[in-house]
Amino acid sequence: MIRVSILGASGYVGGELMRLIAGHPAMEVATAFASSNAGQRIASVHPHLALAYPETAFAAWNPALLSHSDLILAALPHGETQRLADDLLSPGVAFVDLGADFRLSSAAEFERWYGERHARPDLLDSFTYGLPEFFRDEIKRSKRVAAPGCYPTAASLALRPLVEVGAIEKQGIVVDAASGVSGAGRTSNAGTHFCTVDGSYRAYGLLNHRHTAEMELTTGGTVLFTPHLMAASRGILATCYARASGSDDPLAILRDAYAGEPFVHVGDMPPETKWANGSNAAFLTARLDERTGTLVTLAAIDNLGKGAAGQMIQCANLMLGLDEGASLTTMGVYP
Ligand SMILES: NC(=O)C1=CN([C@@H]2O[C@H](COP(=O)(O)OP(=O)(O)OC[C@H]3O[C@@H](n4cnc5c(N)ncnc54)[C@H](OP(=O)(O)O)[C@@H]3O)[C@@H](O)[C@H]2O)C=CC1
Ligand SMILES: CC(=O)N[C@@H](CCC(=O)OP(=O)(O)O)C(=O)O
Repeated sequence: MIRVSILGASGYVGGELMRLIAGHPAMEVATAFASSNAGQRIASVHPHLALAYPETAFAAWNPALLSHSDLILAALPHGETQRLADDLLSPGVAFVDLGADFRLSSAAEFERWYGERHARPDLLDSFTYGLPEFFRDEIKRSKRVAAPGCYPTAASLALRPLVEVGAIEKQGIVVDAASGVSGAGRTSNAGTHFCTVDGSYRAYGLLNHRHTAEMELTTGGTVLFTPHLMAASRGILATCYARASGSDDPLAILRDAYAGEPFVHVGDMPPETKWANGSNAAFLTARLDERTGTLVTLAAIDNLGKGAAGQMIQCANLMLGLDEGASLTTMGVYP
């Protein structure tokens, strides 16, 4: 069995990682690290995992415990993996990071969007961007993967094939995306309080949300991104608009691009977030509006699935030469 250490195991992504690993035929949890929850029983923080982890407790950070690992998965707040890099990046041990620390191509880009200096620019080049649909071969060859989070995954899946064939103009792409509240993590604040979110719908991060950088990276263009918070626990729906370059049928382009992809479904119907909940699936559609010369392309994913833990496991499966879909499902829990 592949022994997996998880950093940030007490968070929402950490819980989803532990759920997926409990059902994985070739992986088991070696150490589940937490911060304020260190010492607590896993089942007390993640009661839905009580049958899978009845006795184990979260460990406090101790790099010596990593010596029991074949794979390290980090789901920590941004900035933490840079700080811990020397302990986390031992040669020979596969490492998948979900924070943004190693996703961008340069320290300058990181500083621009995250407003802080990058502590380990020397390591940026050693990471592969963990979106298997576009970088599968590189991920297979890599020991270090920086997996994209929820908004960039949804937008990139919807847009990149259309950019690649020249069906849309790269400049001035618009992405409107809505996220379930779990996208903000487990620690609640006034902005994610039930009374704030319930029955409401709001935009945030106007003009400067940090995920813009990754959308520009994967499309090679300029992107105006506006995230929204929807009153649901899970899910991301990205609705993306771009000027059409010609009269190509975007649905045919997406179908062609994702033919054979195990986790991407391209269909006629406008996708709903609920279709993807609990799964690693992405549901896409697209239209050309000849009247306005605009192409609209949509993707729905589970922010904790294909947008986080599912993506990390898919990458780890590839890195370790396992079945890419091991422990992952293509079917959402519905309704
Ligand atoms: N939620 C989502 O949908 C997505 C999240 N992400 C990214 O994944 C990461 C984790 O997100 P999420 O699970 O939602 O966050 P949570 O807030 O739910 O969990 C954060 C985790 O990190 C631990 N932690 C907090 N501070 C520290 C620290 N200083 N050192 C070590 N551990 C620490 C927490 O431990 P404890 O609780 O014990 O204090 C907890 O286990 C973030 O970078 C987030 O941006 C990416 C894609 C989607
Ligand atoms: C609803 C909500 O607050 N979502 C978070 C996105 C979380 C995430 O995916 O973060 P990374 O991909 O950067 O790790 C946000 O907008 O910041």
